Amino acid sequence: MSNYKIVMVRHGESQWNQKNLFCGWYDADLSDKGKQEAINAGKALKDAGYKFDLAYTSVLSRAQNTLQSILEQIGQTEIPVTKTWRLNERHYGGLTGLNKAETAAKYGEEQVAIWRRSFDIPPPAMESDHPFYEQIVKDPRYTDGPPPDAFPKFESLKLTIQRTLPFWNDVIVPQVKSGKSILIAAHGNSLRGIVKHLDKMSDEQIMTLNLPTGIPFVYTLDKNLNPVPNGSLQFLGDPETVKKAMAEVAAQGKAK
Ligand SMILES: O=C(O)[C@H](O)COP(=O)(O)O
Repeated sequence: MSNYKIVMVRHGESQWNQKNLFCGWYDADLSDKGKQEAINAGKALKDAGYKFDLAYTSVLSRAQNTLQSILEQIGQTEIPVTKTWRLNERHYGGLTGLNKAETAAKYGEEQVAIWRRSFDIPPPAMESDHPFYEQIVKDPRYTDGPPPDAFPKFESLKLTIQRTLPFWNDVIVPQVKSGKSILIAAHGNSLRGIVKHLDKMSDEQIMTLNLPTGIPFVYTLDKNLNPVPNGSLQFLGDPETVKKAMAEVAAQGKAK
């Protein structure tokens, strides 16, 4: 029995990443830089010889457009793509649309770090008078879920994992185990949830993980879907570039 490989990638920089705004379930598209990151991700996967049988993404444009660019670069635009809200970015609640640096200046960098990276402390709720509440809650892309009575107003990473992991376990895992080559194009925090699960990271350890935009990473898993030695978070990019990009994500929460 050979090992399984699965490729994951956070979407390219979004227009709200570029403006340093909390984005969550707001449907921001890719910035020009993000579009190029997506193309570069596809080229890196092509150069590394990757081919996929199935792809999974969220219902948000930034992830879907990243996936589309990758599939175009590797010449696989015909493979089945499954789009699910369960791979969405974490819902940033009442922080949605706020500038991260300004929020850090107002509430303190520690509080913003808790909201962004803690395991079970959620951001404030998105109430019905929030500027983006109607646009998000009534978006037809959520017709298939989550159910209206369970539509999130905020998500901690724990709550994000609670809706992402069932999809991972029930839909993706059986395909991996059947030998399918899979690509997931999703978001910083839905992917942090999958990484936490695969690497059995503690609630403290996951606080330190910041995923860069647009750089694919590979997991090599054994028959029980545990990462093999050195099989976790293998980025398709030079280590210095990856390290710098991770630091830039972390720094978004610093007060200017
Ligand atoms: O939703 C957002 O704001 C970003 O895509 C992820 O934000 P974070 O890196 O602050 O969690």
